Amino acid sequence: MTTTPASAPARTPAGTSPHPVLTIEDLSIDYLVDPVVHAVRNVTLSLGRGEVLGLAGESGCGKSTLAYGVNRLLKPPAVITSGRAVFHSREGYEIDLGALHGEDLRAFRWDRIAMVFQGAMNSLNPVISVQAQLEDIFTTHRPDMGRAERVERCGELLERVGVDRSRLSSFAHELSGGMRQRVMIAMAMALDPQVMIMDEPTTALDVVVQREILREITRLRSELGFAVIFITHDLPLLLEISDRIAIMREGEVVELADAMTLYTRPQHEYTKKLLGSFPSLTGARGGFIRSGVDEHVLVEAGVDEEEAR
Ligand SMILES: Nc1ncnc2c1ncn2[C@@H]1O[C@H](COP(=O)(O)OP(=O)(O)OP(=O)(O)O)[C@@H](O)[C@H]1O
Repeated sequence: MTTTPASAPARTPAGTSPHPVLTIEDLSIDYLVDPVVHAVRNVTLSLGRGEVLGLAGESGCGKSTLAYGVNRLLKPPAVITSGRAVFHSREGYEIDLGALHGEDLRAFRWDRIAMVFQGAMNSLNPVISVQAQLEDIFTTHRPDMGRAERVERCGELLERVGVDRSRLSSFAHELSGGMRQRVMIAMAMALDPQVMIMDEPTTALDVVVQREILREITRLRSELGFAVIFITHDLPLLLEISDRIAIMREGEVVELADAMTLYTRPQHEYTKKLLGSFPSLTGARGGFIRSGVDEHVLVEAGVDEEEAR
């Protein structure tokens, strides 16, 4: 895997974005079991418009709970014990996600913030064609759209994610895992959301397919301008695709920095440990240096190449 850290589009203090599309303020989430699990603890971060924010940390550190909390998808015994998430619209108004209910919340989820889950490819309905599932989104959320336009949009969506539109008539079992995941991404993009939350969207796929899909996501992000919160325990992958990376540990964000800074100048012991757990990043003459960053980049970042190795 080639690993080249993305460069952050704007240089601002690590926790903030000049033009946020989403801000998370002091968010805490508990699971009310015995003993209580403090899954997310006082998390504050913002997602810039069009930014890819990586969220990394070992299994159980609270990444999914945070994502579910932001998108109001938590179920008991989970409770939000403090804080809030605020969406900033293109038009300049703010929506407190905690204040949305019922139909407003459902509409918001597809329209503004879409989510692609871990293993989402298995959540396609097996007895309905891809076209029917895509059309369903438009029928529900864009009731004024005529049938011809709906069908055209479905074809466009598939092509956008690199699937031939002839696949519209396919059923889930007729598609490869990679194709199914692409269809799920197409569904998430259907209503042109401004934020995509992707929770391990490619983990179940083989490395080659994973890379293709990631390339597709970054291309689409540049084309369409949505922001992405990308969740994974795969730090090398995040270094490659993210503008900034937040490191979570035991429910807290312990470090948040742009990708290059996080790689070259990790501050927190846990980040260093995490970086150290990927031999391709830190091993002798690691793949990272070989394949991605040339010396100039390291020099610009103020890093001794030997030190980086
Ligand atoms: N329904 C639940 N009831 C009780 N505890 C839960 C529940 N769901 C998650 N937890 C706990 O909350 C903590 C955070 O879990 P979460 O799934 O958010 O972590 P994660 O970082 O996304 O992990 P993974 O990478 O394995 O998906 C863990 O300690 C987990 O055991």
